[in-house]
Amino acid sequence: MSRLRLAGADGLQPMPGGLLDGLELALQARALSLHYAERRVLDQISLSVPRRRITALIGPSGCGKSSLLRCFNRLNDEIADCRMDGEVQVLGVDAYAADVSVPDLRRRVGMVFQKPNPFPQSVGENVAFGLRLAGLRSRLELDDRVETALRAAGLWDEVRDRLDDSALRLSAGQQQRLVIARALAVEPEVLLMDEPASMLDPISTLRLEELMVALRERYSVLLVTHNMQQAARVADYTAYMQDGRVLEFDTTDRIFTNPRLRGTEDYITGKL
Ligand SMILES: Nc1ncnc2c1ncn2[C@@H]1O[C@H](COP(=O)(O)OP(=O)(O)OP(=O)(O)O)[C@@H](O)[C@H]1O
Repeated sequence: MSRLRLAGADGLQPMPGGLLDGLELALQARALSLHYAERRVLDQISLSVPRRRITALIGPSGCGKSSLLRCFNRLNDEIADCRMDGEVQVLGVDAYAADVSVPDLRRRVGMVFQKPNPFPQSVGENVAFGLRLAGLRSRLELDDRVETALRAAGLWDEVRDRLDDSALRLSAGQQQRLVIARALAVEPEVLLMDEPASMLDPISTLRLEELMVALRERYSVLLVTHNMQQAARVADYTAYMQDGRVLEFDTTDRIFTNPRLRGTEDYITGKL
């Protein structure tokens, strides 16, 4: 097959047949298109994200990665003039069905953004926030859940004596792990991560990558990253997007050693 051909032009599917056979799926998009007012930014996307794996979403700036991520926890609902067509499933359920509770969906599908966004509260209160919102009142249980989440985020040892300090006094890397602890505290099943390490120094980035790999045992992660080394280091699968379409999806190893499409190769080698 010619490497110069683009998916769609010759009926080439983004995903090789059988690639995810036998794996449960965390997220699925089918014929997903998204418009901001009249402008189409996602075009008939098909994507399957397996459970308990890390899937990286890569592609040139503006190709629609964040917009796609936001379809999975309905964050695009908050944007005026944003229209979605097609189907989105989260853990096998239509995320846009009339009877879906959006707050519950967002609890199950946690999100971590590029810029660490702790609340201007104490470290402990940041992690307890979602639990309080869910109605948990017992001090003992709250403390226990806060500690569990901070341990899972690899932050407990650094903040166990600073739980009452302002979260804003933590370093950027610590703040990002705190935000992850806040997401983990409400026991999500999926984590959407939108360039979570792009504002961190190399050591904090490494720690965050180690954390992602550790989280993979329990959570399904969809990670947007511009850092090709990061995708290669942590992701099991990688999807390449361009111009609002997923052009190629494969194991990360295959994408980085022998991509099927010229566009993918040009992007990962920095030619695009
Ligand atoms: N709220 C919005 N209203 C209108 N247009 C938007 C909005 N958010 C994103 N866009 C546009 O949609 C397109 C896709 O943006 P998106 O942020 O999803 O891309 P991206 O691949 O995540 O980009 P980057 O890698 O630079 O973060 C861009 O042209 C962007 O300008």
